[in-house]
Amino acid sequence: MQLFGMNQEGSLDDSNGSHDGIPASPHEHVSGLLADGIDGDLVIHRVDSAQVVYRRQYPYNIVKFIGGKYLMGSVLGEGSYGKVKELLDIESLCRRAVKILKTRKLRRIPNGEQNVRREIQLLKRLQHRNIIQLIDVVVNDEKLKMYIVMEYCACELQEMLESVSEKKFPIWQAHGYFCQLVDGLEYLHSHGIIHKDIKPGNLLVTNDETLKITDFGVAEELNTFARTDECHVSQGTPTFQPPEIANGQNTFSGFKVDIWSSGVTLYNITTGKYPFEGENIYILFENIGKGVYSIPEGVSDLLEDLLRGMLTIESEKRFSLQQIRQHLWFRKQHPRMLERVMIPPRSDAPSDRLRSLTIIRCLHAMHSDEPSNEEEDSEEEEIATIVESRNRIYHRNNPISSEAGHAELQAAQRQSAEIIKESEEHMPQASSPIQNGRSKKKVKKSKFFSCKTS
Ligand SMILES: Nc1ncnc2c1ncn2[C@@H]1O[C@H](COP(=O)(O)OP(=O)(O)OP(=O)(O)O)[C@@H](O)[C@H]1O
Repeated sequence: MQLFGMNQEGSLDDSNGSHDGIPASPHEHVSGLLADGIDGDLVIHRVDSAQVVYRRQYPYNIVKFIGGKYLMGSVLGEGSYGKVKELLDIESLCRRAVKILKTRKLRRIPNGEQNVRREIQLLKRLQHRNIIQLIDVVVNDEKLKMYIVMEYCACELQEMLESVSEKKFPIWQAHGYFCQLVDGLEYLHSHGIIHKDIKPGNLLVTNDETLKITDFGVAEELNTFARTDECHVSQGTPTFQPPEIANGQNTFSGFKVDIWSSGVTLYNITTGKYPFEGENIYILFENIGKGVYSIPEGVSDLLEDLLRGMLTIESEKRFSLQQIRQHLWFRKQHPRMLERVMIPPRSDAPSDRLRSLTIIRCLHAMHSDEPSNEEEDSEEEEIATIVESRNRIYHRNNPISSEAGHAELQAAQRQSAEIIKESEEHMPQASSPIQNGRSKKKVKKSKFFSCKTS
């Protein structure tokens, strides 16, 4: 069968033999009036169907939905398990974040699937203002992807620390975060959950300065009938690990692991330093194991006392959460002497000081003639794609169309217009989910199932 060299987005390849491995094809002269009304002598390049190379054409305006009601925005960050992107819940108009996990990638990470499963199970049960809230889990069986929808946070504490030269917060600000960390930990421990990886990188803040403990990938839930908080495994971040783990003890108190790493976190956010360091993990663990550290100059006596209580080498003598709560530094009202460390703008949008909704950019791209600036993730296939610009690309690349091509073009134009009209109708109405009016023809459908947590 002979074809025009038309690519996946509907554009005709310039098949003079110079592009994308399409070999030179025989030319055929055709005279007469063509479908697009261009008259004259024409050359049609014929390409064998086996030789057609499909490729994506960018930029084009795309809008992605997951689970039928979440509109996907830009990438917020990336962890070892996958990307985290911004979402807009079309029904509630709430801003969300989604962790995108690929089953195949998870299988390559030691304990990857197991950790994710445990994290979801744990998060489902938890509801506290200082613990990240799981909103929804969407699974796409066809694409072997899982979408973990969470409440949206503006920034990680780690990112805020890195945005200032001293790498620390003013005491009053650090105190505010620390008190919230203790509240969150108390809730977790009361539910028999050990986080095991407390550190500034796993503490998120919302725009209203609420701290959220996140990343339960290595957390452990104690057996309901367990009489102690004894644990055997720890996979947390080395710098924040206590001496009992650094020294390779087989069993240790889970609660006290979280107290120690919260102590290292408090040390870090108030001084900009770490109590233990090492050129490699062996030296680091040797230093932690010895438990010898110094308190930097400028730290108040009260704070030093609290830090020493939390960083006590013997876990039995280490402060408990109750002791921390009763400590004078914890209970003190710290004067606001220094300026707050603000949430910095994102590195990919330095002029956007308020970290505004990235979905606006997608919506703008969707409704305007401008091609989207959003770089398409080649690995991340779209769930629903609106190929508005397909028509423009088609026009640009197809000065000559066959009748079939012309019909396809008209269909694509009708389709785009309908989808855009429909989106406009449904978008502002929280009660009218966009998927209700969506026809199967218009949006590439995927097999989803979604399990709500609430
Ligand atoms: N709920 C959220 N709201 C906003 N941004 C988030 C949210 N969760 C994660 N992020 C961003 O996404 C990034 C990646 O998060 P993720 O939890 O996947 O990995 P991580 O904790 O940084 O690393 P790892 O998974 O390797 O321990 C974070 O650094 C953070 O900036």
